[in-house]
Amino acid sequence: MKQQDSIEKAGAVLQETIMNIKTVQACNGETTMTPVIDCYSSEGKILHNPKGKIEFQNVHFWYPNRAEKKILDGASWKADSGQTIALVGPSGCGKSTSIGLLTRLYEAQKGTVSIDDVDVTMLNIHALRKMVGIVQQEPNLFNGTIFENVALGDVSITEEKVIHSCKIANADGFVQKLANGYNTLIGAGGIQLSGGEKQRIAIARAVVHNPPILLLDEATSALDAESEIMVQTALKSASKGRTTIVIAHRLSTLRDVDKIVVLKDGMVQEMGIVWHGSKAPQ
Ligand SMILES: Nc1ncnc2c1ncn2[C@@H]1O[C@H](COP(=O)(O)OP(=O)(O)OP(=O)(O)O)[C@@H](O)[C@H]1O
Repeated sequence: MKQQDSIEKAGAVLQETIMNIKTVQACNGETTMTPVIDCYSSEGKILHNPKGKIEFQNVHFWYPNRAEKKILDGASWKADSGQTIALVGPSGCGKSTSIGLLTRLYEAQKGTVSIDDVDVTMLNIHALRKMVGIVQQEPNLFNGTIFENVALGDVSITEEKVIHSCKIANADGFVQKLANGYNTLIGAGGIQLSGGEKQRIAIARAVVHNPPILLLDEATSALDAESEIMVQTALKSASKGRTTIVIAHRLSTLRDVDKIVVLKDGMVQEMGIVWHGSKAPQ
């Protein structure tokens, strides 16, 4: 695969991502444009050596095309650096929207969303997105090699880094067994791979920049039980040393979290610390 092809494909994926940011499907089926955030802006603060502490303080948010419905209505919660937090609550309570606010797909009308005590709206958007690795239900893979799908055309990503992140994602084993290893073409949408393999490539992509924050939005929801176990193992190692926000419906996904935040009616209804030890915390 020529480098030019690789860059073009990565460009197509980036373009699609930018369109996802700019275009929002309204719930009434119409497509509306959100206020556009310039993804290439050099403005804003860059955090050096970010720790990944996350805090939502009295956050109010509604979609401008649906102002009558407050999605978040004074939500406050925080995740300390390195903690794993589960965001749970009924369908439509604003879990994915919260992730969108953290990555600045949207901006809160009131209240603050911060990373390391800096309001995300003050951060350089490009640096912010690099601080956050995201794994979603449907991995967004393209018809390129495994290497290209993990590195996404970033020339600073070496083969060594790709292999390292595939090891973290429990993917190196199956990749090494493919005829052309990391140079294997995976077909449109990763059609040559199983659901669990695709998701492990998506995890490798999410950690390749070694981000301090990992967001898992229904990352195992579409998998069968066997693949789920393998992907869970991958996610556990990927979340080591990172602040991780998990959105999931399955209880099995919540086993390893440190704290559960329950969202309802736009607010945090309950918050619980999960105790993993043999002795109750004092
Ligand atoms: N772009 C949008 N414009 C208008 N309303 C939206 C938009 N995106 C989401 N919504 C609405 O905002 C509410 C919260 O959506 P969100 O996806 O954050 O919920 P969720 O808790 O993640 O739900 P689920 O568990 O079903 O994934 C829903 O009522 C949804 O219909």
